[in-house]
Amino acid sequence: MTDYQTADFYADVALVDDPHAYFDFLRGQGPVTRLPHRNVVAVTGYEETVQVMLDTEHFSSINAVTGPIPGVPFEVTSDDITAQLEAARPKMPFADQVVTEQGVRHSNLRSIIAPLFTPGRLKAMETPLRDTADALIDEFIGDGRVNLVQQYGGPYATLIIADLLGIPQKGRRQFRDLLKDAVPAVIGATPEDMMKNPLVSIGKTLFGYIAKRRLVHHPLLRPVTRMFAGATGEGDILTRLALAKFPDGSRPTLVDLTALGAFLFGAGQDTTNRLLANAFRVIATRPDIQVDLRANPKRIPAFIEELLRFDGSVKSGGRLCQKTTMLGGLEIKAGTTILLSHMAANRDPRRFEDPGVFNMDRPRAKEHLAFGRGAHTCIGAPLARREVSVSIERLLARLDNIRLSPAHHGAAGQPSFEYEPTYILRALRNLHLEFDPIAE
Ligand code: HEM
Repeated sequence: MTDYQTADFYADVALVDDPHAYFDFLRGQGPVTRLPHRNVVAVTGYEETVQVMLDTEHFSSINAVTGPIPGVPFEVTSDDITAQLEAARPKMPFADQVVTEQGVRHSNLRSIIAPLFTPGRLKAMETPLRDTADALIDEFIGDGRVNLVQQYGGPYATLIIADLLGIPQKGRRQFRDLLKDAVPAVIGATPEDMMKNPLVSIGKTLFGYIAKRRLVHHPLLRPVTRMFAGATGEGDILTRLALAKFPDGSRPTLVDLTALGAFLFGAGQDTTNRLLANAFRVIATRPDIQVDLRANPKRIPAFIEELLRFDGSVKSGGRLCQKTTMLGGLEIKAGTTILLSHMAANRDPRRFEDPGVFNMDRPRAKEHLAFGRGAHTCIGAPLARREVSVSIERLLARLDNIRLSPAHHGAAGQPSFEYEPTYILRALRNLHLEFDPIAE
């Protein structure tokens, strides 16, 4: 039995399988609790979590991905380290991403990817969302079983982001292979581990696509490239990305664009895949819900909102206190890492009655924090909702009597599940299902 009092959230794999119990324990100490390691304060209360997310003056998202690893690269000697932190940004891993940037730089980066998520663009995604689902189901339906994480959710999320960005068909297989076994923010990770990342390879390929499009649209080359119109992806999504400008008319660098494209794979891949796995963990173990959703597909969106609240795929994120302040009655000194837990906030009984109960008819379930809040709210949330919704719809329409594989998850009364050892995600390692194919 893990001693929650002394456990290290960032190193203790024993906390992985049931983070809810650990967060409930922390919340029992108060909505804001100092942890025994790494100068971290955990926030498990709903209101306090919202407060941190909205307060960009005192809390920086510079460590949103890395949390306290490797920590602030200078000695903290004052109650306001805002300027020092900004100066240290180039030395901090992952501090140059849209989710970790702040102020004008953040809104500039966000403005470049915003056109990918307009209602019109999402509408155009409906056909690929459905066709990709059906094509992947075709690959395993004849077997009567599937490992949903590896054979469906993983490739589905990759292929949809590839579609979103307009990646040429021939590049998609490579992306699918690269992301196959990637797990972000592994527990016990060293700073060096943080730098090894499949997104680097994805970035290199994206760099090539975007650089080529910038080049062929360069004013000096236009007369030549016009002769080859069509061969250069005229008007495609990558071209629009390559030529996009910041709101003030200046142009992002190629590195900015590449990092943004690669980040979409990082942010939208495992989050979506593992949410879908959490969804089917519920569907496979609650026949009443399975029957209800199959008969009433219109209830799938309500199911998804309650799932996001009850067992979303993001477990935690980081913030760094850059100006000493008060939070939940505790003084938080500049330099302190905040363990921000979307998952814990979503089970705060002060906000959600009987939070450990899955209730599709819960009023205001949509107020969960699974997609964050404030400046860094998930820009991909509408797409993620559609990905999961279309997937559930198609899987239920084509697979009957979906159940856990006893060979992998044990007896139905007491199933067991393994989770990836990451501190960021609630990530089922595998979800082995059996089913009866429905003849169409
Ligand atoms: C179920 C799926 C998803 C979940 C649970 C999720 C969750 C989140 C959360 C909690 C944040 C805020 C992080 C913070 O404040 O530190 C975030 C940000 C972000 N997400 Fe998602 N996400 C999902 C899917 C996606 C998808 C499909 C995409 C794009 C293809 C995406 C792109 C982003 C981006 C770009 C940001 C950074 C926004 C910013 O900093 O302005 N996400 N996501």
